[in-house]
Amino acid sequence: MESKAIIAENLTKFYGKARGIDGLDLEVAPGDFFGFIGPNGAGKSTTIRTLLGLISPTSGKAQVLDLDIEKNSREILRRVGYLPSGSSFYNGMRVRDILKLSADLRRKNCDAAAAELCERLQLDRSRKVEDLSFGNRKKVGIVCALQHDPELLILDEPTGGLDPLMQHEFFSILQERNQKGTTVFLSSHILSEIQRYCSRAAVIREGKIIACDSVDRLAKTGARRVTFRGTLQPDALPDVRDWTETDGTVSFLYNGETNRLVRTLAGLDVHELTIAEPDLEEIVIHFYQKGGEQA
Ligand SMILES: Nc1ncnc2c1ncn2[C@@H]1O[C@H](COP(=O)(O)OP(=O)(O)OP(=O)(O)O)[C@@H](O)[C@H]1O
Repeated sequence: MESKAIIAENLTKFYGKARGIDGLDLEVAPGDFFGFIGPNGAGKSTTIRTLLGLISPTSGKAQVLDLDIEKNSREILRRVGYLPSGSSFYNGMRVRDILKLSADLRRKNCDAAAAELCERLQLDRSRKVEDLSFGNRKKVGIVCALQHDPELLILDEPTGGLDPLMQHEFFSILQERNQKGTTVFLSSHILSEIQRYCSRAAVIREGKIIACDSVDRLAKTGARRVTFRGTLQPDALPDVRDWTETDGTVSFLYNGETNRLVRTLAGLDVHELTIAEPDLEEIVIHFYQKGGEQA
């Protein structure tokens, strides 16, 4: 069987009666820069924690780096770089001690990589962790995940708390790693960053994967965002979503026949017309989140 960085089949985790994930199928190939998109509570962290063996699945199976998640959790954790969505560290420790502890757990000397990452992310290693801001604590987690140069990075909402400059530097580091062969799997609800950096993505909703494809194909839909100055009744056209009308500007997502749109607009007094491809954010919100069907 072809090797996969991550493969999950019918993976299910219930917390008592509460759904975490429910029958989740997922495949991530080695070398992918993979985005995992979903709204709050969709099951992103549950998926990640189950894949790493930190919590046990209720049913289903999965392998990470060809290792069984239930039998080989320790080996998986040793080989993966994991950034949890919220990190907590022992108070009283300085950043350099935390980084050293994390490296020692993997029996690796990561001093040079840690120094370079801290320099690029502007993280002062002499500071005590409890004195750091939320964003700087996030950077400590990032360096812990990256310093041992793992073959697979699993990053749970990595950019929360980072300012735009730091986000840019962080993604530059990930891109460099990915070009050298590291597989990157990152969860996010910020669609623009997934669209910008990831080559493939899966959309999770209510514990299930509802779409998984290349980002280009996910973002392709027949729908167009139509915007113009003028007036139009919302029911004048079929297949219209996300209708807004403010200050004489009408805007909607149209997924119907082009001829019908043109004929309808031709009968109106229309100014400043634009017909554009919606971005991934609009597509996920309007075509995946509601019914789960793609346009
Ligand atoms: N320890 C727990 N006990 C009970 N229910 C839980 C527990 N952890 C998560 N859940 C539930 O499982 C579902 C999925 O949560 P999860 O944290 O995996 O979502 P998420 O996609 O990571 O969300 P977010 O973007 O808000 O972090 C939610 O309904 C959540 O309430």
